[in-house]
Amino acid sequence: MINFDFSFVKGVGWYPGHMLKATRDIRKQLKLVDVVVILTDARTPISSLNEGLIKITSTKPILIVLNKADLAEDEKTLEWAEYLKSKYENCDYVITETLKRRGLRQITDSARKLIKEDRKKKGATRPLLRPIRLMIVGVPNVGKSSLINALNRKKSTRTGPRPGVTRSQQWITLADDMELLDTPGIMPPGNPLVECGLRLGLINAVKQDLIGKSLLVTYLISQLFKHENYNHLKSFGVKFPVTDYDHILETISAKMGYKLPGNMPDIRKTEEYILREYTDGKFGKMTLDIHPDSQAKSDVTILWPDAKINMDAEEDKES
Ligand SMILES: Nc1nc2c(ncn2[C@@H]2O[C@H](COP(=O)(O)OP(=O)(O)OP(=O)(O)O)[C@@H](O)[C@H]2O)c(=O)[nH]1
Repeated sequence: MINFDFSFVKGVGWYPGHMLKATRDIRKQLKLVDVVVILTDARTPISSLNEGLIKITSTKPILIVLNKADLAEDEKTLEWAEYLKSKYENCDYVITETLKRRGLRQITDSARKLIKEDRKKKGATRPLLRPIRLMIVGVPNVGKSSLINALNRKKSTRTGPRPGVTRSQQWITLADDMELLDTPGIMPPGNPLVECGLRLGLINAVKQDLIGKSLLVTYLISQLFKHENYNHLKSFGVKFPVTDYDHILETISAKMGYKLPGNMPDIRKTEEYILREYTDGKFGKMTLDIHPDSQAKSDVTILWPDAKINMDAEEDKES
């Protein structure tokens, strides 16, 4: 078997200037909203959660949406959802497959329920006479705009398979009694633990070129091996057991006809193709984050060792 080692990888964080501005805008808009809807990718429920956003919005009820559940293992998604619900106060979850329009109704139902409970807790006696307001937040590419488009049949929000498509906040009126605020994807500042960063690269939350596509393909293949998920590789003619990593890429390149002059395999094109296949779900359902019960608690919670310091520093500057 191949031995995979990623300990040499350094600095996989991504926090461009517009994310700092977007974080400040979220703080400013917070007083206008009733529920914060935090999207995460069901394949990486904790790695793509951005707990810093939960922290800065913690005065509001939180609805965690585990989206892209079509790409994750169902049982693990449910376990993660229950874990996250128990971790935060005033919190509920919904599991969605936005492109298949699954789970959408539960979002509006759960949001209304959270608002009702929150108002009751705060002693509100009169009914809310304005539309309820939901703020949609999350790291890039988890499907915020797709979700809004799915909820809003007018389809006015731009989407794309690259991170960072949404650059500014926008309010969208859904029905008479509901308004949504779309926000740009925001990463925690600083650098995550290496595996967390690689997972974020694989799900396209971090620009893949920043991490390196070769590295991401190696990480993907290490995960396929770990999950004994061999079917798609076998469909290209990869022979198991594999002892040579190059055999995998060369076999796929030959199958796809990706050649350089001199009949050499075009590895770069092959790697890009493998990442596209992953994005398109061709490797099947695979949850990348390890369930919290099967690892040390610190490994789950401290994915961004220096993010807390940075978030606090930002708060200090603003106060
Ligand atoms: N398989 C799958 N793909 C999805 C799902 N929801 C969204 N996508 C895809 O994920 C990609 C990113 O979706 P967006 O809606 O642009 O994500 P975003 O969070 O708004 O991205 P930013 O603008 O970068 O913050 C698009 O290619 C969508 O088609 C889903 O439930 N399942």
